[in-house]
This record gives sequence, C-alpha cells and structure tokens, in this order.
Amino acid sequence: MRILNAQQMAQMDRYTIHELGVPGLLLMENAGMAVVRAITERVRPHQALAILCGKGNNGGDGYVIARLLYLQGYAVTIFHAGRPSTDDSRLNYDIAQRLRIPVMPLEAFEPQCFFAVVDALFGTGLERPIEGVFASAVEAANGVALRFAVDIPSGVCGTTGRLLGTAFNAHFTVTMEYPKRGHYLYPGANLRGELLVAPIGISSHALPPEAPHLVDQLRGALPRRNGDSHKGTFGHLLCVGGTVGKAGAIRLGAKAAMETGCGLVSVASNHQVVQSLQFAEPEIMSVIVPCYDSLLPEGDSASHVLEHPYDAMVIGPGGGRHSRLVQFYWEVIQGASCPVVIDADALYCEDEDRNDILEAIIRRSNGTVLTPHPKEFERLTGTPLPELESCKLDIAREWALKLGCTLVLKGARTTVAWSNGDVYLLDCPNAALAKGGSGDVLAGIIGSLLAQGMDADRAALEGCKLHALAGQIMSQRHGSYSGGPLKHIQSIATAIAQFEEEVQV
Ligand SMILES: NC(=O)C1=CN([C@@H]2O[C@H](COP(=O)(O)OP(=O)(O)OC[C@H]3O[C@@H](n4cnc5c(N)ncnc54)[C@H](OP(=O)(O)O)[C@@H]3O)[C@@H](O)[C@H]2O)[C@@H](O)CC1
Ligand SMILES: [K+]
Repeated sequence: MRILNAQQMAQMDRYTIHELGVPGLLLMENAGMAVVRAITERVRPHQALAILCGKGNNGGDGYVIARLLYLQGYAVTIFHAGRPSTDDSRLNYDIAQRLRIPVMPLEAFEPQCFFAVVDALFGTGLERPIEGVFASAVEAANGVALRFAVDIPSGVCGTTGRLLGTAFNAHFTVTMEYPKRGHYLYPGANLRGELLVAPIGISSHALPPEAPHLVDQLRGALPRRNGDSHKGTFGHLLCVGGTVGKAGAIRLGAKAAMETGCGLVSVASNHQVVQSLQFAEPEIMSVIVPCYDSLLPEGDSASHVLEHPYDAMVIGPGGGRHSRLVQFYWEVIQGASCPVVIDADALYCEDEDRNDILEAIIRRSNGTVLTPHPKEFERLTGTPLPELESCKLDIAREWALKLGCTLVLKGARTTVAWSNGDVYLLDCPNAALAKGGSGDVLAGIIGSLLAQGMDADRAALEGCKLHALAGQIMSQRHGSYSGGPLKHIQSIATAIAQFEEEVQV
C-alpha cells in the first residue's frame, strides 16, 4: 500500500477522470457508498445523523451519503455553507433538494440533537486555516457521540498532518483509494480514529513512483538456515561503544544482535566496560580499545579495532560525546571495509564538523545505515525539528539520496529511506518502546542482519519490522508500562518465529 500527499491524490483523480474517462460523479458515488457502509454498520436508522457539507467535492461526497442513507430510511439532516462550487457536488446537492432531504445552514447545527455526525466539510482540498462558521461547526461536531470523517478529518492537512485552525476529531475516517500522509503524520494522525481505506475506482496507472510505502503488516523474510552451518556462517558483528555510566547501551545492542542470529558478536570498548560485560554476557566477545588514563581512546585505537575483518559493525550506542571519542568513531567508520550502522553518539557532531561528517558518509561504499532519532537528525543535518515531523517522508528520501546511505528515522512511526529513494513508513506505534535502550536494541538487530549478509536497505527495513514485532509481543506480555529493552530482546525469538521464512536460492 502506498501513502499519498494531497497533490498526488488530486493528480490521480484527474488522470482517472480526464485520461481514462471515468466520470467524477461515479467516483463520488463510490466514495459516498463506502462511507455509508461504514455508517450503517454502526448507526441504526432511527438515530439522528447530521451531515456537514463543505462547498467542494468533499461536500459532494456528503450529499451522496445523505441521499443513500435517506433512501434507506435514516433520519438525516444536511448542514451546509451554501450552494456547492463544483459541478459534481452541485448535482448531488440538487438531487438531495429534490428528494426533500432536510437541508439547514451550517450556523443552525446543534450537536446535542444528533447521535452521529459526518464531517464532509473539507478533504484534501483544505489549503488554509478553518475559520468562522466552519470552525464553529467543527468544534460543535466534536461534541457529538459518534463521529465519522469523509476522506480526512476537516482541519488536518492531507500532506503534512499539521492542524489548520481547528480540527475534527473522528472515531472513524473513510478515506478514498489511498491513505494520505496526514493520516499518519502527527498531530493530525491523532484525530483520524480507525482508518478505513475504500477503493472507489481510481486507477493506479498514474501512481507516482516516489510515493512512500506503508508498512502495516509486520511480516518479513529471513533466509532459511541449513543444517551444515557453523558459527562463521552467520557473520561476526563488532559493536563499538559503551562508556562508564552507559555500558548498558552497547550490551543491549550486542545481546539483541546475538538473539537475532549472528554467529559471533564482539564489543569494542574501554577496559572497564569490557570487564563488566565479560561477567554479565559470556556469549559476547570483546576487544579492549587502547585508552589513555582518562579512558578516552589513544591515537592508534582505531587501527587496533580495525585489525580483524568483521562482517558488519554497529558504532555509537552509549559511546559518549567527547571530541576524542567522536574522532575515534569516525576513524573506525572510515577505515571499516564492511557495512556499518552508525547510531547514537557516533551521530553527534558539532556544527563546524557537520560537513566533514556528511562527506565521510558520502565517501563510504560498503553499506551505511544511519539510525538517528529526530534530535540526532536535526543536529546531523541542520533540519529544524518542526519541519522534520510534517515533512519527514520527503526529508528522509532527500537525505538518503544525497548521502547515498540507508536512513532510519526513529519515532512513533519510524521511517526507513533506502539509498535508491524508496521510502517506507512503519505504522505500528507502541508506547512500550518509549524507553531508553529501545534504539540500542534496534541498532543491534540491524547490525546482526548486516553481518549475516543482508544488504543495508533490506537489513534496515526487516530490522525495523522485527524490532516492532518483538515490541508488540513484549507489550502483549507485559503491558505498555512494564516492558523494557531486556524483555524486548527476549521477545525477538517469538518475532522471528512469526516472520515468514524465505527459501534461500
Ligand atoms: N473528483 C474528485 O477529485 C474526487 C474527490 N473526492 C472528494 O473530494 C475531496 C477533494 O475535493 P476538493 O478538491 O474539491 O477539495 P475540498 O476538500 O472539498 O475543499 C475545497 C473547498 O473548500 C474550500 N476551502 C478550502 N479551505 C477552506 C477554508 N479554510 N475555509 C473555507 N473554505 C475553504 C475551497 O474554497 P476556495 O479555496 O475555492 O475558496 C473549496 O470550495 C476529497 O477529499 C474527496 O473527499 C471524491 O469524491 C472522489 C472524487
Ligand atoms: K472531511
């Protein structure tokens, strides 16, 4: 399934109507029918229903809904803002009038008189903040017991998820043909309720190739494992990071990597971290990074780490931000001839170092996955946070192409941008993952898949799905309060079992 912005949806509507010759009225009828199906499953004919209609085609859908419900004996009243401005919408309004469906001005809407309300005020055509009588109607409608939105709640921008003035707060949204970005981007995403996607006859021929993919099914593909394998078959991952006080981060990453099937996992850190790890995790090996007394890496520490040929590296969890440490990470990243996951403190840069770091990423040619959370991304690229939330799908694509890497933009709805510009939005928000350590687990999972031979783009996507699925399993077992990274890691085995196995050819 693809997600569209408002312009892309309008372009697909136009293609279907003008190039293929499908009448707009037919699409509007199909749209109305889809909403009516959602309503009749939840509302009985005697329960009073208000239908709020705007002047555009969203309002046109509303007149169709009113007619179809009225003909089925429903107690409907239309509230509108005057004669519609589009041909299709006007035609449906005229039919509603001839049928003598009660039509009232928007100002006369009294929410307490209705059991349910249908918001057909604005859809993807909303371009400026809602004000005046429209704003009052939306606010009043939010007081009705049961609320349906047509296509997208009025007041939510279909492209950015931003709220334009006041916004309708729906229990159900029936959207036409493709989900829109505003259904998934915050804060608009909080107002759509349950989202139902209805096919209405729009052709996919004009689907823009850059439209992001929606990942709402946590299915995946992992290679089948043959019996004649040994520990070298499944790769050796090196996790670089951990400082005194944050030793747990690198431990979580390494444990998650082991649980995801890596043959060998080593941690490179200072001697104190390595010592604590050796007692706690006997299955994880270690490399002691030569350090000054201050526990900061020495001049030749990177070459010491790079001596062994690893299959992949995770660099940064719990690493610390001292300039000597950051320099050490980047010496390792630039010297590594294997794929790397660059995470947490390895993504930290001072403003004056930004260009050098971005150049170093562009120069890498062995597979690079960046896993920033929004603040890390802001610091790394200079993109302001408010812009990032509303435009993150485009921004992720732009930076993945610019840097020639895979970008995992972490958040309630994590976005994965491939180095070829394909973008995936994961629709599996989970409050149980809003805890320190979740990101370390993700970096370890992705690193493990890289070490096992998956390419960077695929490892990032499958890794995010596996992480999300393990998170869901954990929260089913422990709830959203009591889960945590260690329990998350314990759920990876069940998540892998639920992934579909792909036969390796
Ligand atoms: N044939 C098709 O394409 C199909 C489309 N379909 C449906 O149509 C929807 C898109 O329809 P749309 O493009 O007509 O836009 P829509 O959301 O109704 O809003 C535009 C109207 O609102 C007005 N307006 C805008 N902002 C405003 C504000 N702040 N305050 C006040 N007014 C404001 C604007 O006025 P103007 O800016 O011109 O002054 C104009 O009158 C789509 O979501 C889907 O539901 C389906 O039926 C399938 C077939
Ligand atoms: K609407």
